[in-house]
Amino acid sequence: MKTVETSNEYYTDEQLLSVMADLFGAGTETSATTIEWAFVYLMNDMDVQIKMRQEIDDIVGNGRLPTMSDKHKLPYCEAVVIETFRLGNVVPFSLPHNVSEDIYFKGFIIPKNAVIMPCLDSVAHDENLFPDSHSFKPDRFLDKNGKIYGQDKILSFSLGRRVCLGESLARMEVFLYLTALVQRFEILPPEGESPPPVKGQLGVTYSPDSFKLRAISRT
Ligand code: HEM
Repeated sequence: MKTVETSNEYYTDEQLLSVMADLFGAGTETSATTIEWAFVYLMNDMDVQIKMRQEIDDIVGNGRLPTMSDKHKLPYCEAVVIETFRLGNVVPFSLPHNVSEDIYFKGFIIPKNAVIMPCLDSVAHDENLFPDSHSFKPDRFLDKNGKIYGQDKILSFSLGRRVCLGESLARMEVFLYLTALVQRFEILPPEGESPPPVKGQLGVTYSPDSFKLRAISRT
């Protein structure tokens, strides 16, 4: 590995490998699981899936894939993605944080060196922010003119100095992946079966129970 001559600071090969492993680990399971949740929601609410596809057909057509420059013209699709981040909330306990000094908060002392695990689900399911919070409702992120609104209320990527480093990449990946699939395929449960339950389990991430789907090509 080449080091920067003018600085005493550099990564060893070992450090570089571990940073790459961190990025790979943090960046694959999270986005993939979010997309799995989107499939579960879209199979459970065909109206949402049809509305999304209609918007893509109207704006992008079927001659090319959606791109990031289409995003501002596809507010309903964007609202579906934001609502998936909120309700899927794949890292509900964020990451453990170490307290660097005693903190006094609402009558409690959180002592130096304590480990805290923020509960991001408490925001995702705050009924004041998101009424009927356990339902999948992309419209909650659209204002009366159909423009995106209120997406800063979701904390699925946490916040502050250690906010998810991959947030913008994840937003891009999930948007492009989902819009491309919905453009090209109808996402349905297996023939004669009901949609999978909107039920998950907490492991490395909060992920849906395993399920099958049919992707019917539209071309
Ligand atoms: C749906 C996708 C994703 C979600 C919901 C998500 C969520 C989170 C959350 C909640 C944290 C903890 C932040 C904290 O400690 O307060 C985090 C940290 C992190 N994420 Fe993501 N993430 C996603 C995708 C990605 C991607 C695509 C990458 C990189 C390619 C990535 C890289 C990281 C890294 C490096 C950290 C640690 C940041 C630090 O400690 O300074 N994440 N993520």
